[in-house]
Amino acid sequence: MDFNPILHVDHVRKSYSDTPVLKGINLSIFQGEFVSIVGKSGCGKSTLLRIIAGLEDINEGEVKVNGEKLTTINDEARMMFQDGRLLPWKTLLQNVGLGLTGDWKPKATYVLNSVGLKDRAGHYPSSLSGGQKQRVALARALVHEPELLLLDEPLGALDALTRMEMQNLIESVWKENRLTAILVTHDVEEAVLLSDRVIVIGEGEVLLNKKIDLPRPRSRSNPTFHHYTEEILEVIMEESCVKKSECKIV
Ligand SMILES: Nc1ncnc2c1ncn2[C@@H]1O[C@H](COP(=O)(O)OP(=O)(O)OP(=O)(O)O)[C@@H](O)[C@H]1O
Repeated sequence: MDFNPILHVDHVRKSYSDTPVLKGINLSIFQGEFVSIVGKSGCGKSTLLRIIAGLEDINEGEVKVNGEKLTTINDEARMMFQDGRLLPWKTLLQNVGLGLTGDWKPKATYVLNSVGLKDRAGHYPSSLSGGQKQRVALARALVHEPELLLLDEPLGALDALTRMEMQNLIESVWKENRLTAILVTHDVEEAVLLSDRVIVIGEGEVLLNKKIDLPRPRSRSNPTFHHYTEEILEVIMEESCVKKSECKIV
């Protein structure tokens, strides 16, 4: 990891109509980092990720990518969504190869193999399980060799075991490809398992920016792991409990 921020979010404010969602977010993300964004439902996590992807306008502040102000789609980034967003009329190979030009098939095949779907290239998305669909969605992001992988709750709809397999896969592709990754998740354990830093957002601001100082691969049964999840949950809970009438763990 070096010390040039690949991404700098500077005093970003965002409102929908007259309702403020982000009220001055400051964040630097460094090359090679894995950073998770957590917080209660509706706090603006996905909005922030879309802003980083260049898919959303902002009201104030700026986003810089490799020192350059972001004014349009972020070409350095690829996004993976919870629902995979595969095209049902295209084969898995064609889905992965979308947007590639020239002799795209060898590259798409290589990346599809790398996510464990070696013999499924000619199949259609309808024949896949939820976990397999997310493998294709991951391959579709990776094939473009992004500097920045943006993960918007990609494992939220998966069963617990498939989710653990996918967490391992995401960690290994992040490492092997030396990516910078930003993960939006509701799952604080998932955030601690995968991240170098966990950012808690609440009330439109960054409430906590926590470095996770644990060797990889991480074990959920490690007492320090538990300590981190407790500390992060406490910040999310406090914000919910103190400032809102209803207390909800996200
Ligand atoms: N396009 C939009 N138009 C109007 N309001 C929006 C729009 N997108 C998001 N919002 C509102 O902005 C707030 C933040 O939404 P966002 O999806 O970023 O939250 P989130 O933290 O990702 O939520 P969740 O964890 O439930 O997915 C919510 O109140 C939401 O209703």
